[in-house]
Amino acid sequence: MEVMISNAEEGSCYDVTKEMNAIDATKAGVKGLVDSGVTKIPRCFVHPPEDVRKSSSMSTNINHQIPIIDFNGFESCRQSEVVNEIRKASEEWGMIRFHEQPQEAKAELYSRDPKERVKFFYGGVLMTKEPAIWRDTVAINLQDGKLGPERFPEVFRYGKFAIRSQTLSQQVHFSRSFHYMPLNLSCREEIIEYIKHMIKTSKTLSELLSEALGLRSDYLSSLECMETQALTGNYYPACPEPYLTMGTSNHTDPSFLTILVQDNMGGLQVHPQNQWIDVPRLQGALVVNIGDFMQVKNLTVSVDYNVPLMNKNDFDFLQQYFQLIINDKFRSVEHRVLAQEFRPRGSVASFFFPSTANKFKPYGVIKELLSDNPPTYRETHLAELMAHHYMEVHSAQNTKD
Ligand SMILES: O=C(O)CCC(=O)C(=O)O
Ligand SMILES: [Fe+2]
Repeated sequence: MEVMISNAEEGSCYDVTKEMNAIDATKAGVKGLVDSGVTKIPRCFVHPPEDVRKSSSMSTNINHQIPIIDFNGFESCRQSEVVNEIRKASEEWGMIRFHEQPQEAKAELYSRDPKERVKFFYGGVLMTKEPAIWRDTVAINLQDGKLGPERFPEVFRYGKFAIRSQTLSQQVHFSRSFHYMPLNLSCREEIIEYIKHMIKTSKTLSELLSEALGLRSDYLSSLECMETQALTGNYYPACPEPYLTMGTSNHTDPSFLTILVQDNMGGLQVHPQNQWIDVPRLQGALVVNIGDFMQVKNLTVSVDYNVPLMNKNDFDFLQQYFQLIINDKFRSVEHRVLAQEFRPRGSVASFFFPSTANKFKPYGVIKELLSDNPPTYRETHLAELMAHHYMEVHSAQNTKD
């Protein structure tokens, strides 16, 4: 790969944008860097030491235990099988394999365009004031209507390709363009299956959450909080200097709910009470994150690495929308992923969002929740929130300029 990358020790004329763009231009992501044999990570990936510090705990303190819900027996004894199917599908059908196929196959999807509904990119959202993360992502946005199966990424695998009857020049052409063979195109159907499973699981969770809020079990689903979905397949290549960077920086999810399937590498940590603790790797388990529907964030710092899935305005707007509904009742947990030295790690995250179709539907705080907390928000509709938000973003930008 033809990228001149500086490393952390290099001198003062360092240009982070140039370096980030150079890696972007390879369309090969972090995995491309690793495959090219880097032994030092480029400087744009270097995070402040206080952010990287690997504090982890297997604390037995009850306050630090991560709740594990056993779905066995809930609804039907099929639940645990379903979870295993989901897990298997995410490993086998290709969100993770996508990243392990030849670079040429991935490069076609390489993009940072917010309008692109299926795309592959490295490092999270690249912002020069924040370091890149040691991660490649393939993202599928299902928010703006259905995507035909042809839009889903194909996953190719290497296959020996014997070319017999071509001339030499044709052979050269073939070996350049098709040195891998599509052996597994069925993954598109499997993605659709996977999404169906996720929707079903999200419905079950929505019922449980409604009940946890003391509401009827169909309450949240009646608000259409989880109508649409975005999927990301994350790939964390083994990192030569894991103590300098992060797989995923500290964040809360900009969703209503996130369902995560992780492989058995570990590295996911949560920060419930002043301490980072490891999320245990449990066979057949899904990790469920409550999204940002309760934290008031400063507009200028609320940009998350998931933003390529939507533009910043929509993202901020959705955050306000969530707060509106739940009236600051639940806490979304901060989490992060540590970079790993020896083996790559894979995860698939499904983010659930409300439908943006109901732009003028009036929304307010759920009345049943008002007894505990006074209302923090008056009733409004999505279009109004959006307009308000645009004004705030623009004034924030003007102040910066
Ligand atoms: O890869 C993981 O385990 C977590 C990823 C994550 O937090 C996210 O995509 O929001
Ligand atoms: Fe997350």
